[in-house]
Amino acid sequence: MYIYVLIFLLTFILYWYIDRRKSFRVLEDYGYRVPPVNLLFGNLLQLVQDDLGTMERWMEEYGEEIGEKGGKIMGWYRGPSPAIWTTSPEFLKEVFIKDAETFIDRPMLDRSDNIPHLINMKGMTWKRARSTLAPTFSAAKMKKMSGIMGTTVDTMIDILRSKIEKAEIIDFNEVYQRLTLDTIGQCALAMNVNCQRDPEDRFLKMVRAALDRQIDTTVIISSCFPAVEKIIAWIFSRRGRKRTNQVIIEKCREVLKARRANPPNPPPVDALQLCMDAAGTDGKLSEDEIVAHEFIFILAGYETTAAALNFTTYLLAKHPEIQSKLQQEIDRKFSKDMKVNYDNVTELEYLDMVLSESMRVYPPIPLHIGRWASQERTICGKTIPQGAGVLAATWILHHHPGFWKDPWKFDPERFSTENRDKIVEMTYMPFGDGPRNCIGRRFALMEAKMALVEVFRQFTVSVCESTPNPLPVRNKGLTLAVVGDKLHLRAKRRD
Ligand code: HEM
Repeated sequence: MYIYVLIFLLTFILYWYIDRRKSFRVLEDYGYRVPPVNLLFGNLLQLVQDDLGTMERWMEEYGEEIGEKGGKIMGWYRGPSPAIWTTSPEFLKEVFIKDAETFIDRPMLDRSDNIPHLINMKGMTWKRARSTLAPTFSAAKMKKMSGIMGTTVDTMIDILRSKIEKAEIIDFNEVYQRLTLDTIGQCALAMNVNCQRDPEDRFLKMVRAALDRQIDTTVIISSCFPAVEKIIAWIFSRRGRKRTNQVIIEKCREVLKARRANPPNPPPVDALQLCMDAAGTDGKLSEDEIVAHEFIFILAGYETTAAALNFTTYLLAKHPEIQSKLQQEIDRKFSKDMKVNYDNVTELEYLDMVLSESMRVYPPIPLHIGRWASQERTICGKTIPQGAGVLAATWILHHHPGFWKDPWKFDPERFSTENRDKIVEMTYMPFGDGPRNCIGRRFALMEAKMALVEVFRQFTVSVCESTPNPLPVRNKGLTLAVVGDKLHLRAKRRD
């Protein structure tokens, strides 16, 4: 009996070994240079330890020149799945824009995640949901939502004032995370989150836990052993990240049910109501879909916007001359009691330049912007195998000396009206690109601009003894973060 079990096991291991070795030949067969792989993890383990640094080193060592505009391309394996990183603008344009039909889906980190939201959705299902939801983020809707944002920004300013009165050094990382969760909580869920004032807020803790775990052990195991990903998903369905996600989803469902049971009159202008309106009565969006979209708006919209605010404030603190120029623009536009809103913030040209440049130096999503090849395609003479993920190496792209002169210099002038046209297309993509770019871009820009206007209208921010120099950063889950999750700066009132 034992002998049969042993033979079965050995045959299984042999079969697995041969199959795995075959998977690891795909990219080489298509002519890509790939770092040495580990039989179990492919190249994933090195990346989990330090993805930004590893990506830079690998691109230097294994990247090959491609296209006429500059940029490189290389292969790597996420578990046994082939993936391609590139900094070639022509290549990226073909994948993200020109041939977007072939590259309509994302190469998902967790393929067993079956929550039906925009980031996960595939093919026609995604197209349908995206076109239903797009009007929720139109300029007209943003104007209406800017009232909610004004209130959350006012709360942040009150908190900052009281910290300044106590001569506290301010952790802007904390301040901005609380602001953005409060805002998205109110705009997406009509929830009075109160996490700006309540340090023990449960919702903040839950969302933080969910985001900290987006790339957890289950994602790594499932990526490395796709054959058992469904079993792993089932085993962990009530634990860790899946459990935290489920709690947030249930919270979203409760809010939707309450809104349906007691529809407010007049209906509020928040993303929940807009999704419900968009869903209509003809079932364009099911209840599960509305809930899933609310969930993803919270996860996608909270830490990313906080990161953009964090890094912009840091850069302005480090560059007092740029901060002062921004304050002059704000002072010219805003009289003492004038409120910020969608229209007046969008008119601030220098603010837009500052924020754009800050997201170039510190892109809030530095790595995971990609598409999945539904068919084999040849671009710039290089063939992408069917089933491979193609990712923009955003971190390298944004600091590429061939595309950006003196790339580590914070220079908002790169985005002035005269200079903007000189930027090589597809070398700047903080919000991704093409039909599947960030749907919340307008929302995020409005929120970030409203917050920055109020902060720099009221205060002058500077670095202090506990501000790290240089600023150590890491890719935390999917978002760029300051190592240690603290950004200590000093602020003083301007009046
Ligand atoms: C500064 C803040 C933000 C940054 C830097 C950012 C960045 C991104 C990026 C890079 C993508 C992938 C795009 C692609 O694959 O081409 C994305 C997708 C997405 N973002 Fe954002 N985002 C931000 C804020 C927001 C906000 C506030 C929301 C919601 C209210 C949001 C919701 C989404 C959704 C739903 C997707 C998936 C879109 C789709 O597949 O159709 N994001 N975002």
